Amino acid sequence: MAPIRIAVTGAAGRMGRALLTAIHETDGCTIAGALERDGHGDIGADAGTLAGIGEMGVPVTSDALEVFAAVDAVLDFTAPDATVEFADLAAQARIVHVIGTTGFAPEHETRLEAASRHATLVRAGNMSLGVNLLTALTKRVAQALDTDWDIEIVEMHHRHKVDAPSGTALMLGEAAAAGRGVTLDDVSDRGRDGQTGARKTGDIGFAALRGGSVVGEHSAIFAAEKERIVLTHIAEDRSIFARGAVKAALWGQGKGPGNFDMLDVLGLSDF
Ligand SMILES: NC(=O)C1=CN([C@@H]2O[C@H](COP(=O)(O)OP(=O)(O)OC[C@H]3O[C@@H](n4cnc5c(N)ncnc54)[C@H](OP(=O)(O)O)[C@@H]3O)[C@@H](O)[C@H]2O)C=CC1
Ligand SMILES: O=C(O)C1=N[C@H](C(=O)O)C[C@H](O)C1
Repeated sequence: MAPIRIAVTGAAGRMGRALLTAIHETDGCTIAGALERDGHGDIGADAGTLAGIGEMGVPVTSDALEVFAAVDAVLDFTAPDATVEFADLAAQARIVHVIGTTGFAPEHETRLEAASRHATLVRAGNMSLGVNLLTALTKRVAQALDTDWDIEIVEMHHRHKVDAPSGTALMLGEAAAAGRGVTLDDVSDRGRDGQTGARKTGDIGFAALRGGSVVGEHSAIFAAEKERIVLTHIAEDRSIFARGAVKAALWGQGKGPGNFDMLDVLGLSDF
């Protein structure tokens, strides 16, 4: 069978390079395109050389239209404004668009929903197996406990991260809210500062730490009188996200248009 042709957007970024490596290391797929925006210093560079895996004969280009027309799937870990444009191209080309980008606003969500009528979108704020299992566990624990247990989501990332709370923290918050049978927007408490007043029963709190080179650490904390449950995931290397994204690209082949997530890919939807 011919290998699945996969392109990477933001190819020179932290995740872009990890994604190129993961495609190269996975049987049944091949690096078929690498994108950066016009004027980027790495346009014309070889994608394999950029990722440190040896020359692949695939130059980095800014011609997204041409790349999307020539591949079966695109792995996209860039920024919300870029991702919605890429989703439109994926819809035109009717291909699989694996979206790892985080920090979307409601207007981005509307654009992605529209694109999913023609593209196969697989989206998750975290593509690692460990975090997706953690979200399933968080939902189950929240389901089992009442509001005597306060829920807090704490995350830490490297100093370059531009959005907060992280996409993963929001996934965990959504899972906890779903477990409790409430809507996250109604109970979410972000960014406490100053005279906040006492914690409201039933709230789900978020705290974001930034510093150094931390790849990603997340805890869902359930705190009651005199006891606490802490569910934690520690990402040690970006390859865990990249491997999940490649798995999603392969899983999405032949699925048809729609909105999917990593729980679908990993078969954890009913866990
Ligand atoms: N879901 C998951 O499992 C994970 C998600 N992420 C998410 O992935 C995203 C990227 O993270 P990371 O790799 O660390 O970030 P980087 O800044 O290292 O890389 C982002 C890349 O995207 C490019 N880019 C940004 N904006 C645009 C645009 N408008 N058009 C074209 N290219 C653009 C950047 O180019 P330029 O330098 O020119 O801006 C850069 O090459 C973040 O949203 C992050 O939260 C990260 C890890 C795991
Ligand atoms: O920006 C990052 O680095 C990461 N972003 C994702 C998020 O927002 O949760 C996933 C991972 O934690 C790394």
